[in-house]
Amino acid sequence: MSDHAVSTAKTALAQLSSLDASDASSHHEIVRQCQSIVDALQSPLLVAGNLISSITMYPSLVALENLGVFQKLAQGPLTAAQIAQQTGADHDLVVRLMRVAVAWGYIAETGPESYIGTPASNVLAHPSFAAGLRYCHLLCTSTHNLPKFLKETNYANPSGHNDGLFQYSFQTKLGNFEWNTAHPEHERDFDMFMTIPRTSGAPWPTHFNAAKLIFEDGVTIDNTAPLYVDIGGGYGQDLAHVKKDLEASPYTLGKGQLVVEDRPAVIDDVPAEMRDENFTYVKHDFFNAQPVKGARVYSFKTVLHNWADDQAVEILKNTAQSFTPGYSKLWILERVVPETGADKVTAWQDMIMMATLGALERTREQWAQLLAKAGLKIVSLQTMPDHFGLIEAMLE
Ligand SMILES: C[S@@+](CC[C@H](N)C(=O)[O-])C[C@H]1O[C@@H](n2cnc3c(N)ncnc32)[C@H](O)[C@@H]1O
Repeated sequence: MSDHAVSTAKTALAQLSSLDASDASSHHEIVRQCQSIVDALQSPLLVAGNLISSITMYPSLVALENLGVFQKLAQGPLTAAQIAQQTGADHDLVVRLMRVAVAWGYIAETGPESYIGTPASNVLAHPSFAAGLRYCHLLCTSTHNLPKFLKETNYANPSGHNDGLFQYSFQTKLGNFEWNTAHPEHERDFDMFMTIPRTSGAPWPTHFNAAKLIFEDGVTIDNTAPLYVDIGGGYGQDLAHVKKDLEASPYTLGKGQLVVEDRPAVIDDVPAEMRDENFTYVKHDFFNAQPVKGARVYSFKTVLHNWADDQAVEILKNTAQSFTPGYSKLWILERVVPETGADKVTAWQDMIMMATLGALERTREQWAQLLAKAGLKIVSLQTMPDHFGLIEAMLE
């Protein structure tokens, strides 16, 4: 091991020992430092080699998901023979696929050809995550073509929804969302995938103290008027968190004050167990004027990162038209890309936005510039340790 590797690991260890492990907000940094110690101690050849061996990891896990292996392991330990017998897959094939899952730490071995689930495989077993695994595997068609597409387009930064890598890869003229609508099984997988909490730690309304932000400044709220509109809100997964937070506050929610808006294909498909009789479900295309006027909060969670600037500005302007000046707020719940040290999830999401939608994750400066183009200004910005942020904006 080189002197440089040892000194890098020692520096990271020293930084690690100065962090307070009992403080939840240090968690992210502790994991980051531990990872940098492992990286420093591994041979560069192994680090580089991991890149090549990773190409078989994802497809092998998808094949195991298709066989229902993670769900089966969530019920208890299994041998390769039992998996083969229960799934109809060839025994030796099962052993080879499981070897990959074990090597990457998704499944554990208790002995030769004997396996138990892990906390990570239990997550993979969850129907929403399994849907995400399948949907993202589909998107690999686009990411696979990335080098070829960038070369053919002279390394221009992809931007725009309708003539990009997704259309090139799937031989379609449809944008990704329209393509989903035309393929109901993928639409359902995508919408289910979105119901996974994609932030670490407490749900974001609790972390950002949503109720306090809504009622701050002693503002008077009419509980017969719309309070919170979640635009592109999917099945209402985030509105459910907001509702829980509001119910814990002294405020008494009026009927119809919580609104979830999305495309018809999504609203029509809201699963019965997620439907909330207190929510108002609105089929709305955000390229048209916002139909709900004068709400306190208009929220976009992981929506604007789906759109390049020109389209995002159009969406914002359509929304801001319905604001009551000095009262209505815009909430953007998205990653705020840091100037340095962006984590893997942020970098991954940015490239997926590029490959699927010709869109991007944005830095604080990029968010400020985007909002200014729509006549809005940032009034507060908080982030979680994983860079997930709440940007509050109001009319200039
Ligand atoms: C990345 S998902 C985010 C869903 C949800 N906000 C969340 O964070 O879980 C983007 C959402 O935008 C919706 N969407 C896309 N195009 C839309 C449009 N033109 N009008 C309204 N909603 C749209 C999608 O259907 C999808 O639910």
